[in-house]
Amino acid sequence: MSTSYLIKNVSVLGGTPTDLLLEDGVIAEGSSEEAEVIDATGLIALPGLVDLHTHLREPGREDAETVESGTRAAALGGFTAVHAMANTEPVADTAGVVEQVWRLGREAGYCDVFPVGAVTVGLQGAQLAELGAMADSAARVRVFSDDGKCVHDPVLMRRALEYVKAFDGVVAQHAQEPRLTEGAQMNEGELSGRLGLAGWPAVAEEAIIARDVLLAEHVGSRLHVCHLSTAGSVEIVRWAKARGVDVTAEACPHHLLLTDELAATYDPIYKVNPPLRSAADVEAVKAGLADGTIDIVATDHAPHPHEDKDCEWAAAAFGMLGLETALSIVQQTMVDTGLLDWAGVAERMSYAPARIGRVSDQHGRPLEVGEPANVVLYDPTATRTVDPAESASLSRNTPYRGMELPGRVVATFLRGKATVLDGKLA
Ligand SMILES: NC(=O)N[C@@H](CC(=O)O)C(=O)O
Ligand SMILES: [Zn+2]
Ligand SMILES: [Zn+2]
Repeated sequence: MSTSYLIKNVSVLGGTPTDLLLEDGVIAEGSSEEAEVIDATGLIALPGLVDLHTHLREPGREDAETVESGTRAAALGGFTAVHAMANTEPVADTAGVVEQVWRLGREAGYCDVFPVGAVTVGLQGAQLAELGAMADSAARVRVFSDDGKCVHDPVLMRRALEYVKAFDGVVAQHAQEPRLTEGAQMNEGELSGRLGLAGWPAVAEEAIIARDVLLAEHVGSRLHVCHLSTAGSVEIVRWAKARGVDVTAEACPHHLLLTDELAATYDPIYKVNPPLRSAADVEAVKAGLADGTIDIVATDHAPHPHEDKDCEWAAAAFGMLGLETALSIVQQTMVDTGLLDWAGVAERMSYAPARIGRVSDQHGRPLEVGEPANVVLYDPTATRTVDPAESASLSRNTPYRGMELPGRVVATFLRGKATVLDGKLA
């Protein structure tokens, strides 16, 4: 028989303290003699977090991350489900590869892994991948993305949007106009000129989002915008939603906190796609996340081994770790600032990503009797100093190293089984 847990005096979504019994994989009624008691006084219970945008790197770059190491990091960050991006080697563009990733997730057992399928064969942007075969596979793919690359060809984008309607899928676009970002290294602005780094202009993101919301409207399909990073992008999504377009958008923790000023260090730890933007963009993204224009927070956890990061800026890879720090950054930027309450965090980091990824039969459920026991216990009063060496990831590229962050994930439960206890892997 599996262990059951009686979580005492826990504040569900920041509300009045109560007890939660986790038994047989679900949230159960009443109390139990056999249950292991956890004193959760001062702790908040949130539904297990769901990440719609994670890079697990397996197959192909197991030096950077594996499904096992990445899902360990996810569990430590409070996640019970992650969507694994398709830019692996080989690319996740067939039923075979997505089933492999899905199976590796099941075997590791730290959190559910839902593979994202590539939109185009090999992420080459030339030919649609076998979207239907991936949707019908054991992995039941519903999210399709060429993330890392933009689906640039409007005809292919239109076809993908039309195709995924058959199985209620969504196309998650990495919005980057390739010609406007050739050789781009950082946010285009006064600073990029001063630093002598090629600029990545806001319009390169905004032009694709504007095109895609119009395409989604035209074909009556569902569009998701990955890692939105500019004030203009927030305005376009706000406009599209007001028009009734079926569009959702995500923001990453680093775009809620860090600005392009950090590029002045020339430390590639701050090199990411889309780039860190201006302070005004950060404020607009936070406001958009607060008012619901931006639906979710997604980590874009992008592990890279040190040889791809410990080099000069222009040669370094784009991307930063995110799974183990996401909830702390959201607390610091959104909760401690009064922009969101804990119910708002649950919506943006669990309920809404589960709905967008079409996994809300199992994830992103309210913490009520009878629901799957996917739960995270979080101490918002704790603080910790980020030490990359302590990460469960195989990579070390966190931009928060040495920073003191609020909050600590104390425990994570996946279907009632502890994956994290006392802040450590169970
Ligand atoms: N975000 C990044 O800077 N890098 C991602 C790709 C991506 O999300 O576009 C990666 O795969 O490393
Ligand atoms: Zn991307
Ligand atoms: Zn990504």
